[in-house]
Amino acid sequence: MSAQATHAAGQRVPAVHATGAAQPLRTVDLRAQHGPDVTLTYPDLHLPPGSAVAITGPSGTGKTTLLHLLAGLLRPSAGQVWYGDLNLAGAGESRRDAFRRRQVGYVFQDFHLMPGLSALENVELGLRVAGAAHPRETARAALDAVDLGHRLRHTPAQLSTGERQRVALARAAAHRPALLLVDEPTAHLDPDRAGSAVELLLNLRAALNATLVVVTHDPDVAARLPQGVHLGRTPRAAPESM
Ligand SMILES: Nc1ncnc2c1ncn2[C@@H]1O[C@H](COP(=O)(O)OP(=O)(O)OP(=O)(O)O)[C@@H](O)[C@H]1O
Repeated sequence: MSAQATHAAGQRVPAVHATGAAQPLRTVDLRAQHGPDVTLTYPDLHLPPGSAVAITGPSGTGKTTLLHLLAGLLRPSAGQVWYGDLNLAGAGESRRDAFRRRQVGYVFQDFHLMPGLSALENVELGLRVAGAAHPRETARAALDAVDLGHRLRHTPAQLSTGERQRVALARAAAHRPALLLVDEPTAHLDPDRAGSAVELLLNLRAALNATLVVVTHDPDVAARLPQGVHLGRTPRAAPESM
């Protein structure tokens, strides 16, 4: 797949704390097991810091599971996930927790916002979990960066779908993660809003110099990212240019 987008780096993503130099993300012979019947196997990935890749493939081929593996939310049944010299598959729970809190920004397909909290409180909560020094101010700046400075006090139910997604993105990006993992960013959006959502993702990735991994069914989204990995039913297709 080819990249057509050139990205202007957004300047407004706030600094939280230094997390060290970004590291490459690699997988080796990765497999995941869901119960006795589902074994998912993956092509090896090698994502240098700042790279951006679309994960595509038919339903059920393991795209969301791959994001969970890369985030350290799920342990593989075999193989390794390396972030620099940290092997997530072999790391203890506290090390994986620290990795997730500091290095990972994850945007769930259904956003997973707390319904009783305002936009500001949702982002602030994420920053508190990440151990940020000035969570209120940083959350405000992160919401400004996604053009939601005028919706700080709204709860998720009072926001449009696109706005909810931008709150989720602000929450994922506010602590300046090295990895931005995004599940189906355009699933709930019309084509115009889908284009804006991808633009925002690319701008955030450039501003953070983060590695961006996007799971998508949408060929237009995949075409906007510089690299692509297509997951097929067995045998798996080899990744392009990796
Ligand atoms: N927690 C789980 N328990 C049991 N099976 C699971 C679990 N999570 C996923 N699976 C199964 O693993 C396979 C891959 O699921 P996954 O959600 O990763 O695929 P996907 O490619 O993201 O699918 P979709 O495009 O439909 O979202 C599916 O067969 C799914 O039913």
